[in-house]
Amino acid sequence: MSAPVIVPVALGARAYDIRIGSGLLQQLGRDVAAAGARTAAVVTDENVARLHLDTVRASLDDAHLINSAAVIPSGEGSKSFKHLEEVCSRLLDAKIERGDVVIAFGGGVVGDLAGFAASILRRGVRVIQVPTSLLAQVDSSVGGKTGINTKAGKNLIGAFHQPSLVLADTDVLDTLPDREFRAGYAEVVKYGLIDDAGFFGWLEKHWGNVFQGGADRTKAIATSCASKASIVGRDEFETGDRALLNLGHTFGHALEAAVGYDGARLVHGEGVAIGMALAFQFSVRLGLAAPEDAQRVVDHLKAAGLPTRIQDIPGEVGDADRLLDLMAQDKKVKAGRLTFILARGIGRSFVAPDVPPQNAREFLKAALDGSITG
Ligand SMILES: O=C(O)C(=O)C[C@@H](O)[C@H](O)[C@H](O)COP(=O)(O)O
Ligand SMILES: [Zn+2]
Repeated sequence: MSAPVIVPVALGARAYDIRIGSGLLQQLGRDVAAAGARTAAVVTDENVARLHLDTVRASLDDAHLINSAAVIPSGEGSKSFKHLEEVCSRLLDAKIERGDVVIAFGGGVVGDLAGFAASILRRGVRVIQVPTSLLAQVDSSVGGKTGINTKAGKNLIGAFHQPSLVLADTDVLDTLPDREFRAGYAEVVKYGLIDDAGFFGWLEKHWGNVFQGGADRTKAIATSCASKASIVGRDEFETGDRALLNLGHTFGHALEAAVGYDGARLVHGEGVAIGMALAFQFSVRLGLAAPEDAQRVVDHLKAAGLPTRIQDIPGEVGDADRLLDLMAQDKKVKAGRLTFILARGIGRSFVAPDVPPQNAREFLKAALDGSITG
């Protein structure tokens, strides 16, 4: 077993490490004990529990930690008030004190829900993120965004609550269903599109190896985490640059809400893939980016088996006005005006707070009637 790659997140008093490598689940108990906790509560979902909970609890037992587990149903539907209440009750039953830790052991849904529960339990207890999906390893476990969804929109109730450690065990990715791995890959591509054209070019050549596993997969995860750590390190609370991490999400979140968070139709990473294709095509329409760049984005996402068009979502999602209504709840809205993340090219994304709503409506109409190709 080789030493893990360590990516620091430089946040002063809230600084922490992201450890990426093989065999980290087996060492979790040691890390929790080193953090000075006596008791640990694992929050996980049914799929992860079936495959890996025994390993994690054995590791906590070996380190003589009192431990318990709360298992929630898998899927975006668990990011709800109902499951938040349930998880908080379980943490209170387990008598988690302020010096103890919550272990968010799962994909993005578990990380966001357990992180949010930890942020409000006794006004804040530590959370260790142990992400088990590609999406969670490269994105949602890092940076402290936690929360739940409501009918009005995605992640509208939540808090910033940084983890005290992130342990990304790359072994667990081998048990991920293909569709989930692909969805996580959309967030990997995002980092190239934001500000690293070299990384995007590397992904175009090596994405097959990233899917297969091994050194290129670890490199892609570490590069993604380093990119996220750098952005979060300079704008923890999203007052500026951090909004870049929302590339593809203005459209993507509206689409997820439009299908009622039905993971059978659309999972988060797929929404982000369609959203990034739309963000580039919108940038072309606004005269900001070259059509060849938008085409490269679409081609790469398609090659990796990701959807790139609203029409790729099974069933109805509604018209342009419905999607714009959903976008009006986006957290980037300022004084009622939508903010988009647009691009001047691959690796040249920027925050655009001043896009006229009429342009967005016309673009969405064109996207929905199929007159945007690629
Ligand atoms: O960490 C961030 O900042 C992100 O925007 C990362 C996103 O990929 C992630 O989906 C995040 O949860 C979206 O945040 P939101 O504030 O737009 O709900
Ligand atoms: Zn995302």
